[in-house]
Parts: sequence; structure tokens; C-alpha cells
Amino acid sequence: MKQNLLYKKPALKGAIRVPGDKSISHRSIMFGAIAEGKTVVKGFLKGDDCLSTIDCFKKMGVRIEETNDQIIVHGVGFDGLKEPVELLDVGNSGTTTRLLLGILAGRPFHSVIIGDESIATRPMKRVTGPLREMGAAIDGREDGQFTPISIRGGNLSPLNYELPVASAQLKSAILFAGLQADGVTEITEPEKTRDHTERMIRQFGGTVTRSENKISLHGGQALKAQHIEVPGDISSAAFFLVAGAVTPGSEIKLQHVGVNPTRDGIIEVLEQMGADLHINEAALDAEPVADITIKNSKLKSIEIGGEIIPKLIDEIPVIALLATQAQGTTVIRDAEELKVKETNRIDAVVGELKKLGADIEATDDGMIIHGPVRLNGGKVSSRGDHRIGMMLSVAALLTNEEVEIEGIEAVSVSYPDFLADLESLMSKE
Ligand SMILES: O=C(O)C1=C[C@@H](OP(=O)(O)O)[C@@H](O)[C@H](O)C1
Ligand SMILES: C=C(OP(=O)(O)O)C(=O)O
Repeated sequence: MKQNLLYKKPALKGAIRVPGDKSISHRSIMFGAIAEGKTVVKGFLKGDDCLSTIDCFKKMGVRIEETNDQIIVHGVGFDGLKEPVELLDVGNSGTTTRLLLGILAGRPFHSVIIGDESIATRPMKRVTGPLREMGAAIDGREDGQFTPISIRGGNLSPLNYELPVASAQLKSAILFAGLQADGVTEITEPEKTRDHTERMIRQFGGTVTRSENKISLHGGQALKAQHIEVPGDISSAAFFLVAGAVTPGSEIKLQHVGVNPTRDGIIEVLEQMGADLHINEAALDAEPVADITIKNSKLKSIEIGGEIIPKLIDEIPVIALLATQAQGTTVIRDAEELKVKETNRIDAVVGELKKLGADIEATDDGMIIHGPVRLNGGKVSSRGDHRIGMMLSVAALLTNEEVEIEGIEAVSVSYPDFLADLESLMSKE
């Protein structure tokens, strides 16, 4: 589906509450299912990826009620999950695939995970390898590297594992398997990655400890149903933060955004670039939440690399756009993981932004962007990747010419109402 965007007077004003956090929404269903009792989830993200997670658990016999403002998961415990008769279709969702594998690794039944064309290209050996070591029988294309993947869980042994990549999905898969293993599982991560799984284990009454970069947990813990309030997704808010920072005359307030310190790299980047940003005191629930106000301002280039990368990995497409408007040369490095997301996001960002006149080049592990540059209109494509589609919609604010985006429907993966929300901030005069 094509979308033509022509924004002549794009100053953005007003307040917006972005939809629920995708990572936390997935986990709320998973923990709800493996806990005993009724978990109520408010603020759940009804994007395609999280709906795929719901669908997979329904196919394993979990009763999940969806109303307008909440989801109720009738937990069955690990042992109550049933062998699915149908294929478990994860759609476009890497998080569903990898975390589900961790849960299935300890279940004594057979299941098959399939997904879309993009999922079929994403590396799964990083997860299937350690899960096999723990005792799960797994097969899949190229020896368990790609979907379709079939799995028959087993009696798991605990694992002491050093993650070869800084991936919260890999860490979480091993934690889910570790919860079903007989003994203590220990994971060391090269850099700190998002810790929603650890927080949720504690919220559900379990124990997981962390010392430096080592995370440990005991198998066999009983988890209890909870009430979960999902905060707004900072990865979705990032598009508005950048839109507000780069569009003349803008001032936007983003309400109730999750500001977990393992996810807030975008805020650090905006501050370092000189953005006019104000964050109110974060309220602490299971996850910290804050309102963030951003105004248009002059921006300067920075270098982004090292341990901040996992804290902003999904925001890099829109950070690249931000850098096109900053004075100087912005360098993004240590971000090879971008190559194995929904698309190769280094190629997609560089290729599509070049069509709009950006001065940007790809490197082996990131990109180099020279700014500021006045963008032009043109025909671009999301390449089927939600974050590329949303980034290009924000780019359309920076030109008086028309931007035609092919494949805009991809935004429904994480933010179905994205364009309507963006347009709601535009002056109606
Ligand atoms: O754990 C999660 O919810 C996620 C972890 C990240 O992936 P990796 O673990 O592959 O880095 C991120 O890119 C993805 O959007 C969501
Ligand atoms: C990489 C992403 O998600 P996933 O890995 O769950 O497909 C994303 O949302 O940017």
C-alpha cells in the first residue's frame, strides 16, 4: 500500500500518549500464561507482533480475553501449556520467535514455529544452540538457524552461558528455559540489554539476581498472576521526539513513556545533540515512566557507539534521520545487529534516505551522516519494515515536496495509528 505525504506547514503542537511498549506487552502475555491465576494487562499494544504472541498462546490452550482496554490471561503454569495442533505463526515478530523458543524448550511436546518472509531470514541459531545444550530437541532450516523451526522440549539442565551478542531476546529465551531447568542458570551479557524479563520475573514473585553483567536464576520457581500497566513505548515515542526536535516551531509532550534505563539511549543522544528536552520525575512502578516534552532547536553531530547501542538499537533508523539535521558529521558504530532486524536496517536507512537527498553512507557496523541537509521529496519504501516506514513519514516533515512511501502498512507491526497520531499534532488552521 502506498501513502503520499505532503506536509506544507508541519509545526507539531500538543500532547500524545503513544501505545504500549512492545517488549513489555509480549512479556505480559508470556508471563501471564506461565503463571498461576488471572493476569490483567492494561495498556497492551494491539500491534500485529503482540497479537501474534496472543495467537500462539491461544493455540497452546491458554484462555486470553481481549476487551477494549484490557487483556486478561488465564494462566495455566508451564505444565498447563498444551501441545498445539496448529502451527505457531509468529508473523513478523523476532521477539515472539525467540522468547517462545525458550518457553517451548522445557515443554514435553512437539510444536512448529513459522513466520513471514522476513522472520525466515533472521538468525535463530543464537537461541536454538544454547537451548539444545540445555536439552531441547530442535530442528529447522539450516540446522535450526531459520524458521520453520520444530521443537520438542525436554528435561532441561541449567546452563552457564556467555552471550555472543548483546541480545535481550537471546537472554530472555535462556531465562525462560532456565525457569524450567533443574538448577541455577547463569548468563553473562557483553553489554547490558533491556531488562524487562528480569523485572517481570520479580513482579510475578520470582527471584533473579544480577551482579555486574551476570544474571542468575533458579529453575522451578512458581510465578503468580499480576496486574500489569504497560507504559508507552519509548521506541514509538522516539519518532515524535525526533519530529519535535527537527521541525521548526514544534513543541510536543509525550505522556506516560517508559524510561527504563536500559532503553533510554534516545534521550541521551538527543541531550548530547543539544535538543530542548524536558523529562518530568519518573514515577516508579515495575517500570519507570515519565512525561517528556521536546521543542525544536539547533542540533549538533555526535558519535554513537559501544555500550549505548543496545539501549537505542531500534531507534537508530530515526536517529539517522535526526543526524541529517545536525551540524557536522554523526558516526554510528558497533551496530552490526541492525543487519539482522526486520530488514538490513543499515542498507534500508542509507538507501531510502539517500533518495530524499540525505548525505549518508553505510559502514560495516553502522553509518556516517553529514548535516544539516534540506531533504527533498521522492518515492521511497518501508521495505516491509515498520520502523523504516515511520522514519520515512517523519522525514516527510522536512520537505515541501511530496514523499510517496510504498509499504506503509508495515507500521501496524508496532504502531497501527502512527500516521493519525502524527497528523493529530499538526496545526488545523
Ligand atoms: O527483547 C526484546 O523485546 C527486544 C530486543 C531487541 O532485539 P535483540 O534482542 O535481537 O537485540 C529489540 O531490537 C527488539 O525490538 C525487542
Ligand atoms: C527488531 C524489532 O522487533 P523484533 O525483533 O521483535 O521483530 C523492532 O521492533 O524493531
